[in-house]
Amino acid sequence: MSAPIYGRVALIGLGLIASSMAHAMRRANLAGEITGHARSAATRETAAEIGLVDRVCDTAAEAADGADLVVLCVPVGAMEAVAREIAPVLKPGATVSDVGSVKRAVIEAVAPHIPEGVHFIPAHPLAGTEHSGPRAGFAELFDNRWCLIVPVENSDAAATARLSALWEGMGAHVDVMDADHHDLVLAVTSHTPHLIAYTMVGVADDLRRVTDSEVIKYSAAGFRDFTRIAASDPTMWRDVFLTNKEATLEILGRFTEELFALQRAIRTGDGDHLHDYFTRTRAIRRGIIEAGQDTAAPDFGRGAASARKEG
Ligand SMILES: NC(=O)c1ccc[n+]([C@@H]2O[C@H](COP(=O)([O-])OP(=O)(O)OC[C@H]3O[C@@H](n4cnc5c(N)ncnc54)[C@H](O)[C@@H]3O)[C@@H](O)[C@H]2O)c1
Ligand SMILES: O=C(O)C(=O)C[C@]1(C(=O)O)C=C[C@@H](O)C=C1
Repeated sequence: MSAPIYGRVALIGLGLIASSMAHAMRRANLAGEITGHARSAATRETAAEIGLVDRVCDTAAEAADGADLVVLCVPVGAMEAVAREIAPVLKPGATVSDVGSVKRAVIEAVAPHIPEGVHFIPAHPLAGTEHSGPRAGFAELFDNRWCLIVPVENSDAAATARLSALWEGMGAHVDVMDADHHDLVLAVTSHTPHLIAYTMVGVADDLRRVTDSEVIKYSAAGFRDFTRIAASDPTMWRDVFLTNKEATLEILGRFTEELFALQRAIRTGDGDHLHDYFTRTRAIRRGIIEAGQDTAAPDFGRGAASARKEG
């Protein structure tokens, strides 16, 4: 087995993404030592109990002290507080990265706290499940999924290459993207779809009172997919929408226009409009499959039995 890419890696926040990183790093011997911290004592206890990392620390600063790589794996809204706390202990030459689902807001929140001589290289693995907490992670989460690296101004090429090598070692394909472009793309492919799923499940829940639970009992596959997405962590998604406001509102505006057009077609019996629209969208799905980009996540049931929400 090859030598670790980093001597010591600190994971701040010990939820789905951090725990998957810990498993994936151990699978390929990518870190000499892994330290970890989570805000809640219960999460720290669970992490220690299952041996998730080599050392569970009571504070983020303790975990980050002396680390070669510190990865912020907390909800987007908590990034700034963590960056402020760890700043004084960061060692010169170390890299700070994150896994947040929004990039511009994280850069604005974290970059001002990064001391001179420390590299800040934001990243975002495009992989997840609806489960949270330290028991939810699994080593294969990032296999064949994208990890987007979002370099900031004057990013150090060697430090960026090293972080890319870590993500590749964890099974991901790495691409580089500008922060604003990232936030717009993710508003289309991830953030707005989540909002739609949350809304559809909310509508069904309202209707349940009318239909006496039949909506849940007879829910077809499409709706079940919505319920899986809508079971995702409320804190994480609250922060995503509050910090990727502009792009999400832009995409929601376009979505609403299209929805109204389809609504009118249904009301006026315009079958051609419906048929043409569905033909176009089917071609997009087929294009994704033909391009070999249907990277459906691995077995989502894997963490289901033990996963639980952690604070
Ligand atoms: N879940 C996904 O599908 C997914 C995918 C890619 C990226 N992300 C991003 O990864 C990050 C973590 O998401 P997750 O799914 O692992 O969440 P999670 O809820 O499973 O874990 C979050 C962890 O952060 C800890 N935490 C919260 N506030 C903290 C603070 N102030 N200090 C220290 N610890 C704190 C919690 O105790 C918990 O252990 C988020 O920024 C999210 O946007 C999530
Ligand atoms: O599959 C899921 O459960 C996810 O929601 C994962 C997903 C996505 O939308 O694809 C969610 C948020 C991320 O930041 C990255 C990945």
